[in-house]
Amino acid sequence: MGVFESPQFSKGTYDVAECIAELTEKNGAISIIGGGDSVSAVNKSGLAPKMSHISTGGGASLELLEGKVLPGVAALDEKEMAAAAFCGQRKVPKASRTSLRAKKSVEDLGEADLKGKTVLIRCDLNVPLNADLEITDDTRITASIPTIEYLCSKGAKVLACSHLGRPKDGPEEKFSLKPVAKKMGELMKKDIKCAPDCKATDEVKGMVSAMSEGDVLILENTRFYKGETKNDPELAESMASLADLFVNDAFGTAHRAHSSTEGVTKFLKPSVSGFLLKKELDYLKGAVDSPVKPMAAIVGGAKVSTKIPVIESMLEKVDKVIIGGGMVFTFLKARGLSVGNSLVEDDLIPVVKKLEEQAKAKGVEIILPSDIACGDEFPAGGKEVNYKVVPADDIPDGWLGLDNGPKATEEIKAALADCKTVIWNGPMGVFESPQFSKGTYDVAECIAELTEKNGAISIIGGGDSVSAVNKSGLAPKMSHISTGGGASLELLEGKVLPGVAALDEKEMAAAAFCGQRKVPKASRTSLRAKKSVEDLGEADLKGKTVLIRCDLNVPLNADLEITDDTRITASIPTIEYLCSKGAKVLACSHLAAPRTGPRRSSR
Ligand SMILES: Nc1ncnc2c1ncn2[C@@H]1O[C@H](COP(=O)(O)OP(=O)(O)OP(=O)(O)O)[C@@H](O)[C@H]1O
Ligand SMILES: O=C(O)[C@H](O)COP(=O)(O)O
Repeated sequence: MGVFESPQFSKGTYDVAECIAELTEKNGAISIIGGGDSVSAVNKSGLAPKMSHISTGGGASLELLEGKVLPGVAALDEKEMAAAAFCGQRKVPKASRTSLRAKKSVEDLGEADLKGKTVLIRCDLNVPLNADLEITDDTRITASIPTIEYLCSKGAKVLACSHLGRPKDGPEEKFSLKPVAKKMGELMKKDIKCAPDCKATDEVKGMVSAMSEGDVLILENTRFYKGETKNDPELAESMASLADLFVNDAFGTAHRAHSSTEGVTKFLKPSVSGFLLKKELDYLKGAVDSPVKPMAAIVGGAKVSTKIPVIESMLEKVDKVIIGGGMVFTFLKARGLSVGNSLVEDDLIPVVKKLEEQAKAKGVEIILPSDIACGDEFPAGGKEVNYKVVPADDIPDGWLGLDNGPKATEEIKAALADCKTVIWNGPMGVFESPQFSKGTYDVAECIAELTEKNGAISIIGGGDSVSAVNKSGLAPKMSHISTGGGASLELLEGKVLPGVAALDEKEMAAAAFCGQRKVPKASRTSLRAKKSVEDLGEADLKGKTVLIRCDLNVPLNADLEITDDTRITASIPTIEYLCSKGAKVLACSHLAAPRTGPRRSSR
């Protein structure tokens, strides 16, 4: 308020500081103090701890308040979507670079929070298995490893839990996570056991207490308890009692409010997101919130009752919906056609009829196959069956529709030709059988070509669809391979994913060194996806010379003594991080505003 450095003219400043501190403390006001000298005055008055936030920026905070884009931030690199590292993603849709929910993430937890702690991590380890219980696609396991490895490296004991399939009546060997534990052990080069239960039985408690720092244990299928899908709090409490904190990394199951995704967050603090969950959201939110049009959704597979209701809200976003796989026959039956013994959900026929009317009204094309490859029985375990291709309105009694026919595939290719965004969930047929895999592989090839040649954004989600794309060798050509099938579709619908909503909000990072006390609401929900120093590890930094621009413009008195070192203190964490990773650090800054080159008072 005045030349506060002089005791004669400091009263106005200190009185205002006192008033603001009181407002903050007594009225719950949010107070933000910015600027070298203002901060210095507040520090000197001893009132800093009472303020909500002591910012190292004066003009910068004012320009933010003006709503300006700060050029020093705008010029930084955009964050790459780290899912790319393990998911073969190539292109990043523009909007995904700028929006990100400010959920607390595992990277906000360091060794001090994790060492010696038991961490319950929900992964989506729901991988496809063949009849011999061999894993046919390990994408979801591989994608879960970075977070688990991070936790281990910080000295945590990691309890990974997941569902596998949809067991109906308790434990069944074919739904056991034992093959997953074995596979994860091989991939992580660790001895990873599968506990016999996910609940805190005496045996499981014994296994957990025998764990050492850096160990990983997989809990048995959470869906062996019916309570899991009902979000039973007792089951959640039992699982939570095994651990000190919770990490949700199961993007593929984030659309389910189950005991192991949502319920446990009520019993474990903190509950944070893992790398995979965060990175999938980074990518997909952008792609679906502001899609490059025309946009098509291809919905296939066998989870008819899960996926048909999702299509309704999708009509708002997409221009075309291509129906494939086991979804087709409920649509055909709703059109009054006979479908033989094909997979049908009769309950959903009225839903489908309404959907077709809504699509017509909105001008969204719903594309169904015009010919179908049928078998006289289900080709279980790859068994060869009698085969014929028939028009969609001529499926013989006793036969089952198991794949698209060649005409249907050509029609799909024509429909996709002008699309700039394609989201695919669920195979076009029973692709596990070589007799009924052509429809799926042909569509995969068409999408890969659209991506490569037309620059379309292609997002492939779902355990089996990803498995098909991996098998075809086309994964590297797709824009994004997601570990979520239903979860990606629900994001496309615009739904809030309950597994994400339940996680803790992020505190503002400046708090760590700036004495911040309260977080204004809005700051909890928006965050720019700029690349940050924490995205750089030892591999990027060791031996490198790093130029770091700090704001070391501190107030000095006439003897050139620093009268407030807030900006220096606040710069140290990043410099220390760089040093700890083996970098040589060149820090630069301005100091005051020298007009005529170097002078002694403006070093
Ligand atoms: N016409 C059909 N009749 C019966 N099953 C089919 C048919 N077409 C495809 N399927 C089966 O659908 C299964 C995959 O369906 P699902 O809905 O689980 O897809 P997904 O890609 O795994 O997605 P998500 O991850 O969301 O489950 C495959 O095992 C495949 O054999
Ligand atoms: O495969 C998936 O999409 C996820 O693992 C969720 O499985 P669910 O549809 O059985 O809940």
